[in-house]
Amino acid sequence: MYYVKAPAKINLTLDVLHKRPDGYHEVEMIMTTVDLADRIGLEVREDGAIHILSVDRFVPNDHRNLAYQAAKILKDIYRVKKGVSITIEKNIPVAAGLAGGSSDAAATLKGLNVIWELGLSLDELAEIGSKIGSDVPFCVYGGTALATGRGEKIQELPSPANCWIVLAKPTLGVSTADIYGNLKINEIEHPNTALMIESIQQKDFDLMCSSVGNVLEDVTLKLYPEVAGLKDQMKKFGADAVLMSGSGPTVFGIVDHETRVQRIYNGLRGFCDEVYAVRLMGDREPLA
Ligand SMILES: C[C@@](CO)(OP(=O)(O)O)[C@H](O)COP(=O)(O)OP(=O)(O)OC[C@H]1O[C@@H](n2ccc(N)nc2=O)[C@H](O)[C@@H]1O
Ligand SMILES: Nc1ncnc2c1ncn2[C@@H]1O[C@H](COP(=O)(O)OP(=O)(O)O)[C@@H](O)[C@H]1O
Repeated sequence: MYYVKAPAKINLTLDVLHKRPDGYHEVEMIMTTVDLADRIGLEVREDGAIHILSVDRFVPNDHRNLAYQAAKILKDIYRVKKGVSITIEKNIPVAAGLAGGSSDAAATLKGLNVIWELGLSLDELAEIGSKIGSDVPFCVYGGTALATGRGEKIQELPSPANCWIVLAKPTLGVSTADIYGNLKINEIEHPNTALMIESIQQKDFDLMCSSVGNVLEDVTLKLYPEVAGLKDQMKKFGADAVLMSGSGPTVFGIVDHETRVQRIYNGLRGFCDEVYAVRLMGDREPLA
């Protein structure tokens, strides 16, 4: 069995510039990886079939699974005769704004590149990943990056200042399409992406905390007031910065000292079943 980690991502900034003719939105967002990951196991099948095994009841085991789609697209493009059994050990909350499915797809692309001996570069894998979903190219590279276009254009950034991230996911799933669809473009208050980039380049923790912003919050917090409540709780328990990740509903707190992380984690456990205290990772993993 060949294993590949599929880390979750958070959005330190998420800005929407305008709606595109293809129905997607032009975005400018800074994403970074955290130390919470699914684990993908891959085993070559001689019968040419693609099989998915995931024990999470919210994750489909068929062609709807993004890891399945990653295997299928590689098989079709490179006329691969072999198949693969894909085991997904799910640790990232589903439909959470953490790109769990996108990361599984990216990990599958990278793992199949090895076991099917395709010899593709990261850039080639990211290009293929963009056909699966807008967040997949970022997940192929990992680390920290500025994503533009519909999210598939990636510019690598250094890793931010070391810190802890407390993630809290309310028990609800959010449809990314619905959130983007309800966005009022002309009422957007744009975050300062350039300042966030500067804070990352200088590893300036305080500037990073004061530069967070996600324009999709306005939509998700109105549709799901419990997400707004979770933001307030995270602030009350003392996080240095609080933001919703992606289209939500996960809320994350940025914390500089491990001592405070435990207090915030324990406090939130009183309100929320899915709470995680993880390190911000922020560096790219070497291509296997
Ligand atoms: C919102 C973000 C922020 O990182 O992440 P999540 O919250 O999903 O983790 C991403 O933009 C989500 O990327 P991803 O989840 O891959 O989206 P896709 O599958 O490509 O698109 C799902 C739907 O979201 C909308 N969509 C997505 C990306 C984009 N730039 N504009 C859009 O309008 C479209 O309606 C699209 O049909
Ligand atoms: N491998 C996968 N892991 C998680 N969700 C998946 C996967 N494949 C397909 N999905 C579907 O994608 C949807 C959300 O995917 P996910 O990436 O977890 O959300 P988000 O993009 O908000 O982080 C869910 O409805 C789920 O059914």
